[in-house]
Formats: sequence, C-alpha cells, structure tokens
Amino acid sequence: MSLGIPEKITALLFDLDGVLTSTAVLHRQAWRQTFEAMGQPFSEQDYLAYVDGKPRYDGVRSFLASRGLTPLEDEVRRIGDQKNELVNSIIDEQGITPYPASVDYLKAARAAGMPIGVVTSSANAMRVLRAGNLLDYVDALVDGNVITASNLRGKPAPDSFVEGARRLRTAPGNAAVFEDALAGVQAGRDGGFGFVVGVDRGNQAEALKAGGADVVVDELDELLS
Ligand SMILES: O=P(O)(O)OC[C@H]1O[C@@H](O)[C@H](O)[C@@H](O)[C@@H]1O
Repeated sequence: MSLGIPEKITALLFDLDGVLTSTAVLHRQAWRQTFEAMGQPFSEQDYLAYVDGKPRYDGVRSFLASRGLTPLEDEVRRIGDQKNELVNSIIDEQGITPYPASVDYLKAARAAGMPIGVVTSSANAMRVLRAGNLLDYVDALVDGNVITASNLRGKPAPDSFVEGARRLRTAPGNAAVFEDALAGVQAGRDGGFGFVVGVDRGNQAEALKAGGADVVVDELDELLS
C-alpha cells in the first residue's frame, strides 16, 4: 500500500490533537469557556489564529495580545491552568475518540515499517494517547512536558518537530509532518521538513496551503492507495 508521500521520506511525525484524535474540539471548547468567563468573546477563528497548536501559556498570551492585553506572567499561568482543569473534565465526560481514518493511516505506516513520532504542544498527550489506544503506534513522543523540560520553543517554531526527527534518527528533510494547526504547518515548513501534510478540520485549507503545507487533506486515509 502507498502512504502517498515522497520516496525520500523515512519517518513520520504526527501532531496529536486534531490529527490523530478529535481533542482539538475539546481544547477549543475549554478555551472558549475560559476566555468568555473573563468577558472576552472567543470565536473558532480566534482559536485557529491565536491558540491552535501552541503551548498552553503561549496560547493565552497570543489571544490576549490580539485584544491589546498583556497580562502579567502569574495571570497568564492562572488562566492557562484554569483552562487545563476544564479541558481535563471535558475529556473525562466526553472521552477520547481517535479519527478512524488516522488509525488506518497509522496501521498502514506500521505495516510499511515507518518509524512514527508524535509531536504535540500538549502536556496532556500521554493521557490522550493512552485513552485513545494509540500508544502502540508511537516510537517517539515530544509533548508539552518535553518542550518545557528541554527549553524548546513551541510551535510555530520548528524545535519540537526537529527534536522528534532527532529521536527517530532522521534528518528533517527525510521526515514528513502531519498537522491541522497553522502554527504546526509553519513549523514544518520553517524546519525544512521533507513533506508537510495539512489536515483541514476547520475550513482552513487555503490558510494551511499558504502556511506551507505541500498537500491538504480532510482525512489521512485520502493519502492511501
Ligand atoms: O494545555 P495543553 O493540554 O498542554 O495543550 C496545549 C495546546 O496543545 C495543542 O495540541 C492544542 O492544539 C491546543 O489547543 C492546546 O492549547
């Protein structure tokens, strides 16, 4: 079976929320409730432009900066931590659903012997991967905790994907990035990755293309043939 990627690609790096699992929607809901409780209306467009794909506190800073606000660091953390409690209780209530088409793609990648990394800004990744029964597919994980502990810059900087490639012993030019967030697609482009797949979950196919995606799909199994 063909994975629909160039021959030079020898490793795959997947974002988690919104690419492998439908948790991006849960994050968006928790962010909206958190910001609206502060009197700041928060649209889907705000999520996509300012928060999606970025580490937790970067998301807080970026959205509030768009409203002309620059809160002190303590306040940034208080808001981010409040959102984290909320997203965890939403996950408790709603559970974790992997996208079936993404699981099919992971299975095909495994069958092809491709090393697989998950590169996500989320510090809740282990919980999500475990609940989604996805851990068997993961050879390397770079998550929000690794990003903090290793002092990496979060997406849109390429650092976390570069670290993922390093852990799979692959040069970025030989690795493919799979991303639904604009910040993540930009990270793939700026890191010189060999192929960037944009996954359009929110009417932003054009923006993903403009941000550096080589191809944009609605579901990962569209790449299989
Ligand atoms: O707060 P967490 O779980 O560490 O996640 C940080 C970010 O992780 C990203 O994967 C999500 O796209 C964002 O919505 C989220 O804010």
